[in-house]
Amino acid sequence: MYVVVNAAQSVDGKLSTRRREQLRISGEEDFDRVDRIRAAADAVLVGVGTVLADDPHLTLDEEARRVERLRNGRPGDPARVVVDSTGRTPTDARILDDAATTYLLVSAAATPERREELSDAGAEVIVAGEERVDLREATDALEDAGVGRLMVEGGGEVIYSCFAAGIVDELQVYVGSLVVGGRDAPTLADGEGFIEAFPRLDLTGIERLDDGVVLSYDVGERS
Ligand SMILES: NC(=O)C1=CN([C@@H]2O[C@H](COP(=O)(O)OP(=O)(O)OC[C@H]3O[C@@H](n4cnc5c(N)ncnc54)[C@H](O)[C@@H]3O)[C@@H](O)[C@H]2O)C=CC1
Ligand SMILES: Nc1nc(O)c(N)c(N[C@@H]2O[C@H](COP(=O)(O)O)[C@@H](O)[C@H]2O)n1
Repeated sequence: MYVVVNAAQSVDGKLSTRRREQLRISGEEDFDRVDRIRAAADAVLVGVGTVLADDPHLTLDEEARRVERLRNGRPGDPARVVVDSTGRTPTDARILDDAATTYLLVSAAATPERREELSDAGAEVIVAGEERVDLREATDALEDAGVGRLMVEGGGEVIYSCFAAGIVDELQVYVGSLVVGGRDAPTLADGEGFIEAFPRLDLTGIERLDDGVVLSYDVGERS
């Protein structure tokens, strides 16, 4: 499976405010770029923290759906995926509507009753891991379900875990021209943080979009 992480951050590395409210960092040109990455993916993944904060839909806008998906011979929207150990995704979340398939990656910590409720709400529930979701096992299961290219949209906890699991091939970061600040505001990579063997990146592109810049990287070995 090929995994591309995309996120928008302030110049000080924040994905949103300390209140974890959705923050518009990208401009129109960047949202078009995000749509193109979504369109090229078989599935778009976020953490349950993002679902609870933003209630995202994770579908394509009409233009991207028409141009990109049909061009790739794959009409419709990519599947949606939530990393959600205990199954906290609300059953009325927008991500569980019938616009596209939605996989909920839970761990053994999600009770059978909760798994059934989520399944009744339309989710394809995949169990991987004991406490937290085991991302390697979960992405293997997604690959078995036909996901060859996965886009990870955040948030900071899940992006860190994807790097820690060694499953990221490519990173694209839009750096918007604003400062958010706040020691408790989510950043591009939260979690425990690395203290050795840091993921090393090869800078492959710099592009000015709107009033910000897109930085593109291939992900190398940890060292
Ligand atoms: N600017 C941007 O591009 C984006 C911003 N955001 C923002 O990020 C914030 C949400 O980010 P976070 O709070 O970091 O939540 P998150 O979306 O990264 O979800 C983290 C949660 O997922 C669950 N989880 C289960 N297994 C896990 C594992 N193996 N690794 C990590 N998490 C696991 C845990 O409950 C954990 O608390 C919101 O404020 C949202 O607006 C989110 C996506 C993109
Ligand atoms: N690329 C990007 N730029 C921003 O400024 C953002 N705030 C985000 N947030 C992400 O987009 C999701 C919303 O998706 P829908 O519009 O509901 O499809 C949100 O949940 C974050 O993952 N991204």
